[in-house]
Amino acid sequence: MYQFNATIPIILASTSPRRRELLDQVAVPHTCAAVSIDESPLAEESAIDYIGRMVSQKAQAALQVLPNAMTECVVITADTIGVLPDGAVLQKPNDFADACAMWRQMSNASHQVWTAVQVSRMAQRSGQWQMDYAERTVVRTDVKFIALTDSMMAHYWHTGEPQDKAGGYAIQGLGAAWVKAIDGSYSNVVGLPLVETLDLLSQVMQTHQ
Ligand SMILES: Cc1cn([C@H]2C[C@H](O)[C@@H](COP(=O)(O)OP(=O)(O)OP(=O)(O)O)O2)c(=O)[nH]c1=O
Repeated sequence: MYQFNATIPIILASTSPRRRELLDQVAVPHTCAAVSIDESPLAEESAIDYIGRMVSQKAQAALQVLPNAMTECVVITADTIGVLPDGAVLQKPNDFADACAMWRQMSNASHQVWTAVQVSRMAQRSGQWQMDYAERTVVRTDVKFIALTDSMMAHYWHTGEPQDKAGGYAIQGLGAAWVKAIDGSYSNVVGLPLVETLDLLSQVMQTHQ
């Protein structure tokens, strides 16, 4: 088990209840701050460039919402995407047709789920929050789906679960019925790879002590 320096607050800059629950599961004390950024990919942007840019921009956005009452803290940001064998990125589906287009490519096949995590050391000087130091990683998990039928897709969409999930499914929810196998980190698929996040927290907390 890691032991964290309790004098430095940990802030999860995320609106995802899954990420909060995962940190709670391994007893990392933290508070949450909501950040909002434009998650549209740039033209010709690769999956790795996109996901790195997302966690970096979420950390920059967090600088604007950190509380004045503290002088230093550690901020966790994360972003999860699905990636098809041809490199195509699967985000949250826009609508049912978009979800079906993704699911047809995932049916009876394997895709990957990538989560990027950035842990940033922030300090407030002269009333301004600044990033002093950051470490980042990207974790990949292989996920194999069963063959999906049109009626399975229609039924799942109407449960409301796929709408806010990358790739349009939740392995921790009803979507588990579609997952034949995974190879790699389970928590990474849910939205925060715990082993790697604990490792980054440990590194960033030890630096600059
Ligand atoms: C593949 C998969 C994704 N997801 C979720 C994790 C993420 O919350 C979401 C991907 O969207 P993200 O943009 O990574 O995260 P978010 O918008 O939910 O939260 P924030 O940006 O504020 O941190 O998909 C699951 O919950 N289960 C799964 O099996």
